[in-house]
Amino acid sequence: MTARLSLYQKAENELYKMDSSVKTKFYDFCHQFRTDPDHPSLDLKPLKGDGRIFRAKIDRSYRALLARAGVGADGIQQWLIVAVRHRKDVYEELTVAINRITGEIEFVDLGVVGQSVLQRAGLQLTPAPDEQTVPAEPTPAPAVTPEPVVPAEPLLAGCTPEDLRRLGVADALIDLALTVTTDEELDHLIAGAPRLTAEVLTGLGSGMSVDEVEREITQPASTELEPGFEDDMAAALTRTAVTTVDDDIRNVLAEGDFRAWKVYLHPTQRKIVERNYGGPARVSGGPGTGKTIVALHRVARLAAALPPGHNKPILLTTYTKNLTADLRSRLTSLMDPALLGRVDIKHIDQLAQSVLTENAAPGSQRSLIADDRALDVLREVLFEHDEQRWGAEFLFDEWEQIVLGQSLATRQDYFKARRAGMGRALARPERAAIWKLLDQFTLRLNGLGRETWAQAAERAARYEMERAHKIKIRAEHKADIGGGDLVHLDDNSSAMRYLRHRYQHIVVDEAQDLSPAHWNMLRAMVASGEGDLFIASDTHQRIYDRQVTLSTVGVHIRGRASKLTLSYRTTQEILDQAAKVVRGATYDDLDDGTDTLGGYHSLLHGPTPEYVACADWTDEIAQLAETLKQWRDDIAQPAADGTVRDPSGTMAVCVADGEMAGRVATDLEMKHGITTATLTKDGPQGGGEVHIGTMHRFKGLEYQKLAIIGASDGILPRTALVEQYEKADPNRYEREIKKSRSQLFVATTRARDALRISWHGKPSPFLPL
Ligand SMILES: Nc1ncnc2c1ncn2[C@@H]1O[C@H](COP(=O)(O)OP(=O)(O)OP(=O)(O)O)[C@@H](O)[C@H]1O
Repeated sequence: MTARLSLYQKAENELYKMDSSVKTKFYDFCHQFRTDPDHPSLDLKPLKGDGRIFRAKIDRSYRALLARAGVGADGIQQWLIVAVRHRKDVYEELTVAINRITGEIEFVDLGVVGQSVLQRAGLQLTPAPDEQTVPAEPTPAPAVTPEPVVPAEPLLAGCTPEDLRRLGVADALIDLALTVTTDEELDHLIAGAPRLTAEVLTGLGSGMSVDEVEREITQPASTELEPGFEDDMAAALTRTAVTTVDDDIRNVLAEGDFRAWKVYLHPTQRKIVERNYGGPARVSGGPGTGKTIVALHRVARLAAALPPGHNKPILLTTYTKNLTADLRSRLTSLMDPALLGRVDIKHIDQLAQSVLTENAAPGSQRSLIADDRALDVLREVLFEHDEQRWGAEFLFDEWEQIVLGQSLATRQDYFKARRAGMGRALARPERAAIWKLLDQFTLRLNGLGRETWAQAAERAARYEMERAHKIKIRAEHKADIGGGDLVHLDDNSSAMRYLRHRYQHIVVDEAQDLSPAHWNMLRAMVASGEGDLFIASDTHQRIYDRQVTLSTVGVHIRGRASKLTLSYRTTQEILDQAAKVVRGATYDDLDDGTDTLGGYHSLLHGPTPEYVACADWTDEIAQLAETLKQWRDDIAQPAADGTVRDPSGTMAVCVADGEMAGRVATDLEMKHGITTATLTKDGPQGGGEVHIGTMHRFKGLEYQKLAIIGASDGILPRTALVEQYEKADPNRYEREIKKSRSQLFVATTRARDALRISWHGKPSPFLPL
């Protein structure tokens, strides 16, 4: 090998879309270039404009544009392919530069900026001389009397060139950005711009102030750079998201878009993954900003830093079973199998169960009971005691949120407990009576050999906290005796001798749904200190009624919180609508602070979400079926290179409850011949092309096209459930409304490029109509 080749991310994305015959020639080109960049068949030549850009021939029609990126430590020259273009699209107005904020290599091609903006800025593109068979002649303008031109106000009139420079916009685009007068022109400019420029301009274009953009976008992406960094291409290459071109390039391109998240971390994401944290850290951000991706890369990084071994010192956990399966499959494609073996992947209840199994005396395991069944048991107890002061729902909530939520073991503890956010105050005699009733209730469950999930979590937490306590005592004792062996410690059983924290690192995804008991358990499973807990969460997506203040369960984040604001999943059009669903409500940051969607934006664009009012259920299903068929045809359209995509699993229908999911599936299959698969806790069941599920099941997932149906008033929120609280328990009422809003928010943000929401009767008050 005489040259090392890398591929710029934008160039790789362009290649994904090219005809397979061009891709094949590109593989051959790479092989030839790495062997001998000066081989005559490549015809490597510098282009006129920026002296650092060269062009080389891939075949008669296609050209690779390359930048020289210095010489590696091993003396091999390094080249970066910045673009692959048809020869008639190669112009001289190309630049490569090193961004003053991120230190990355950036490629700017004015050829993709858009004619109107270039004209206004007085710029004309110069075709590269070798590439034009016929000299490019300006097309004669039709002879019409020109309309008087009214100069339009530039879109970014409030910004100066110095502002844009400070925010990190590429120099070559600063003046052009300031001449843009319409959203279309701005979108065009953004589509061709390097990453930071695109984000900054999107932020400014969506109305953020210069200061907001600086705080939310520029600062998180900034890197410390040495003086003279502008000329050190070799160092800049190490900071740039590129793919090294080797013999695997064929597989790389075959994997297409699906590999992007594994390779290219956004600079803000990368920083969060790579930072060394002295204690618990948290990443927040709106849907689709890559929190899960960051969590997965964080696991991979922690695993790579472990000494060799066979145990599993890292735990990756989340709330639901189907998401756990999804995390496992994504981590499998990201990590080396040997390192993957060091990661324990379990959902939180599974983890609690394994603790209980380990601690249970033989035959004493209790089986789990669903909450609605447990509520029936509580109703029986209340009936038997002829108790009418409090309803079963209220007492069940009190038990889950306060008694189990705060791990209250005695009546005295309950007398002293804080009940913030629980609505009406309870005097001491009332608490005494409630404690007695709840005691009867848990005895009854116990007698049946049953326990709820929340109870199991709380019991598991207690076992783990006891274990952590023993570890602490032992460590203190060891310190007291000067670090010597503990042979003379009273309890020197083998269990005690090998007692240590279960994990070295714990990574939690969808952390907003965990209960205080879950947090107590996790906190006790890992020693406090460097890299102990890494948490990904978005409280706008909290869809189970769980509330926690992390600092009260020993998880202190202060100074280690970061935020992601760029959505990789959803278009700006969908995101605008989704944000309106949760607008006006206040969201916590898992602590005493608040979280907002400030700065949340997307560089992707697509159709505006569709809202469809229907006459009745039959009409709603019939219209849905039409849309699904249309979507199927759109997805299955052959691409430019003749490949045809299978629409299976790319479209989904989301509904409010399981019963409705069943009805939709039956109606689509029986009346409209559309095959379906139902989302269950074990993932999609049935091999049909359209996935159907409740809003809860869609958490963490994404689909190219998504329909939400039955979005009627009375269903979102469910009147039958919430109206009982409206007067009796206003706090609970507020919580239920917020939960319902979050469900719709989660559902709307699962769509990648098309979202359609329908209803019959009155529309849900949460819809931003
Ligand atoms: N750096 C990246 N490069 C390419 N794609 C990315 C990147 N980061 C995230 N994505 C893609 O964006 C989508 C959303 O990512 P992810 O699921 O991690 O977001 P999230 O913040 O966890 O979303 P949610 O909160 O809605 O579950 C995924 O398709 C993922 O592959």
